[in-house]
Amino acid sequence: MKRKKLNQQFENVLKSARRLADLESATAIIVLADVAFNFKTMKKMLRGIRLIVAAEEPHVQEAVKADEISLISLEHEPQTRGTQVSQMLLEAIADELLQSGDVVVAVYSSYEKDSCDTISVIRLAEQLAKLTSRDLQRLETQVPLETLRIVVDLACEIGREGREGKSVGTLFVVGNHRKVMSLSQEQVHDPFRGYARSERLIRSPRVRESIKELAQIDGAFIISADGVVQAAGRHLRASADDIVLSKGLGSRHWASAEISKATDAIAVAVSESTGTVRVFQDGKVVLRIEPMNSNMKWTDFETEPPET
Ligand SMILES: Nc1ncnc2c1ncn2[C@@H]1O[C@H](COP(=O)(O)OP(=O)(O)OP(=O)(O)O)[C@@H](O)[C@H]1O
Repeated sequence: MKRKKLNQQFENVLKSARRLADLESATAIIVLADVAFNFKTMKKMLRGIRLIVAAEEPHVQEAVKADEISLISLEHEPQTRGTQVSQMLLEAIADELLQSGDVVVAVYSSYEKDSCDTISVIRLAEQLAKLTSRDLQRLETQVPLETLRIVVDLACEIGREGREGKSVGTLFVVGNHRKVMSLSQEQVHDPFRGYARSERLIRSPRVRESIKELAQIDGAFIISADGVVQAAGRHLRASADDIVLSKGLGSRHWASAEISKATDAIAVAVSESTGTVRVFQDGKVVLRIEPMNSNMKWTDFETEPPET
């Protein structure tokens, strides 16, 4: 199998990562590889610490397996680097390659195509929830962070808990609600119709409880940027070109991608089959959250990370 040689810069980055891992008592170095490198050489360079490689491309995954290195297979879907990094950490925990109390050194590429140029020290316990929060903060959207957080929390709870022992999938479309309403139609009788604004505020725990109860109905919840349920049970009929989604995602996820491409809204889909929550913006998955056992603890980031 053809391999890309590690260039001098990459070797220097790996050596620095190795030193950093010692200083931080990290349990592993996790490399996000876009290219089939010689992973055996990489392992030799990092001797004394566990190497884990995360890869999205099937041929890179094959190379990692052939070199007998622990592999995290990432979903093949268009997503930001930040989303990929949080995804690889969550999957490493899910596969029991890492534990939530571990410190890891992550190596990935922010700028270079055939190399790695970025090192992060990540304390998993503190960072997992923050990564999610930060990713939400980074979405350049008119939708206030507070509204997004409430919807994402609610979506995660629905994905995790389901209803009466049954898994439940649902869809929220947040922001740009007039346009979203014009690109959708009533699919089932709207249970929120006729209620006063104060009875439709997602800030209210009672309203969130009703949403959980109603999540099983067909169609989408339409939420305005200020956090008011505008309608439920809407069938979205936006269409958009150039959407690429991973295999296995069906009509709910396509509808989410399309409405987020056709409008400035953010779509938040909960998969009925897996409980996974995906956040869509401009036709792409910008955040993916696997169902976890506990609630997320939101923490504000005071500094903005560099753009990826
Ligand atoms: N255009 C749409 N607008 C609103 N809701 C939709 C739309 N298309 C599908 N849905 C909702 O998605 C539900 C399930 O669709 P499907 O199983 O094809 O989705 P999926 O993407 O595979 O998601 P899941 O992982 O939850 O099965 C439908 O019952 C419906 O409630």
